[in-house]
Amino acid sequence: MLLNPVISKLAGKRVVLASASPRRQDILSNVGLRFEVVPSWFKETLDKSLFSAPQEYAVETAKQKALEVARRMHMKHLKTPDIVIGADTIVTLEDAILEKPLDKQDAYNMLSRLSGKEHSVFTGVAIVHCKSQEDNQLDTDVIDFYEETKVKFADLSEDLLWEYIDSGEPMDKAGGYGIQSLGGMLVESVHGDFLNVVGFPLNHFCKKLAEIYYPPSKQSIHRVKHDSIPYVESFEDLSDVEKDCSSPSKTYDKKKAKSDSDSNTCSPGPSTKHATGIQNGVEEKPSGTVHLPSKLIELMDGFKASKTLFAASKLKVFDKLKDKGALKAMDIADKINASVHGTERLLDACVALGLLEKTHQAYSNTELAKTFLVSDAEFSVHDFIIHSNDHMWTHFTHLESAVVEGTYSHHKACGRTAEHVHGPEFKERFMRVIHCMLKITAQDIVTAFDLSKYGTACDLGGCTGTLAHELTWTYPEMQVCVFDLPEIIQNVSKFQPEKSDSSRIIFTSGNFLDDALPKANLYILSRVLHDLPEDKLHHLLRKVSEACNPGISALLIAEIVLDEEKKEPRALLQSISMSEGKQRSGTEYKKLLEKHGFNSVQIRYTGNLLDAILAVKR
Ligand SMILES: O=c1[nH]cc([C@@H]2O[C@H](COP(=O)(O)OP(=O)(O)OP(=O)(O)O)[C@@H](O)[C@H]2O)c(=O)[nH]1
Repeated sequence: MLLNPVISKLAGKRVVLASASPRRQDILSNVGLRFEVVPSWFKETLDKSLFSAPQEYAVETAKQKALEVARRMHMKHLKTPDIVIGADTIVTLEDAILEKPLDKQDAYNMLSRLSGKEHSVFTGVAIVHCKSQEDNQLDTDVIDFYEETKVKFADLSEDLLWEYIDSGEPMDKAGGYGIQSLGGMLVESVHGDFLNVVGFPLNHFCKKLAEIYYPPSKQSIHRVKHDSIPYVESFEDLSDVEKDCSSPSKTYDKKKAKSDSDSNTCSPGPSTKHATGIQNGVEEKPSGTVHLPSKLIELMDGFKASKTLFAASKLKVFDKLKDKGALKAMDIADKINASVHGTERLLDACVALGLLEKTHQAYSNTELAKTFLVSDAEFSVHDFIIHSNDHMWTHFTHLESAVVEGTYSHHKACGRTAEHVHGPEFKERFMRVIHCMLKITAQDIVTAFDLSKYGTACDLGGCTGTLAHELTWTYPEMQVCVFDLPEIIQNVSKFQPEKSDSSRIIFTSGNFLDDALPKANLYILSRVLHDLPEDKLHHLLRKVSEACNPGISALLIAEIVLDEEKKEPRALLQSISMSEGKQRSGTEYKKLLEKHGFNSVQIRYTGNLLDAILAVKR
């Protein structure tokens, strides 16, 4: 894609979108940006009277949203992102700032004020570059800007207004309308960037990226067209510029960015992207040919990227590069016993995916590979990847027949018998996968709530004790019992961390479905409930509930919690290959737990592999 170079500058960086807005997520993923979504907890309550112009309020809110996420992620070790993007959209009419309506009446007040008039939509955006310093302080560079689009509403009749409000669409949208959906029917004209109204000024964002990553130099200045996103020719030349300025913090001129932001005016001239025909995500070119949306291309190609990662992991490419500096393809091919030609292709694909770096024809691990892909790294997900390659991959290749026949794809894939599932090889692999998954998520789970008042905990199905270790590190008074099947408990020794005081952890053999539960104030069920069929699920929750004393004990659950609309792809893709159990939304977990007497249920979305639920009997 012509514009891809500027977005691809972010490949290999940990980019976080600090926004819960599904529209912002769509706009950015549609152009191929890879990012994590960590919604900001910043409350949009800045005092508007302190700002001399409404756009300054939007920019400051965007900045605070992004900084809150950067700081929160930094606090949780390992998770400092490279870049956090925050945004805030407001509507202004005369001197008033309109945000999301509080209720239907508020939506009515907003829309009736907008009827028949032109208003402005401002989106403030903050791009925060983060760096963890040696003393573990967080260093941030903020680049912010805003975009203005003018929107004129048709005269709206009362009936139309109420019909629209009753559709429910206005409630989560600035100014009470969604121009991309039903709200488009209220709009007579748009002057400026259409996507800015939807929630994210993509064009201006790309220009900012180009300024950051391709600052004009003597060689390139004549080729960069400043009033548009740089042409692809300019990027070819710019790889030279990059050598002088590999880190964005070196190239970013804070003062210049500030003055740009201050002097920013609305986008030049009336451009009506609305009229260029973006329909159902398919942009019609003037010639009438249709552009295949990048989201679809990504979906069609996604398996190739996964399989590239799997093959490189399976062939231990990242291990061979560990502590070696950069190696040529020929040397790596030799180390992994593979053809030079095939190895070179694999390595180049890994570079494109941000897993490896290539300089002067030699390859080395990126930070991401060093931290997560080298098999003996502290936070390695190598075993998880191998499991995905050797097993999940097979499940998914049987997906269509499993769907047609209504069977479970993993039974279908392996023709599994009980011995197979319970055999030693399966158990050992299962333990490695759970161990590596929990190493990454344990800290987020045990700190999602303040658990310091619980003196004793029992992790039911606690496997290798990863959560138990995190609990004892975090809560110095806590004693933890890890309760699991005998064949698991007898294998846990090889998974214990070297430098750990395990005197407060005991491993106890038992079956949580059949045996009496050890006594504890805090019971933990991590990745258990989603896997159980209904009868066993209720049986287990009944037992835990009976073991919990009202006001004293609690149940901590670690699971993927589906969003209420059940649209979050990661969780849905997980459930599609599942066994008899199912993934649940927050409301479904609440109902389930309330049925078993837990009348206070709190949910924390961690932004990590698993979310946390704390259920208490009052
Ligand atoms: O035509 C449209 N106008 C606006 C929107 C959506 O409105 C919201 C604006 O709210 P805000 O900027 O505060 O963002 P949030 O949704 O609260 O998410 P954050 O987590 O980023 O605070 C935004 O979602 C726009 O997309 C629209 O859809 N159409």
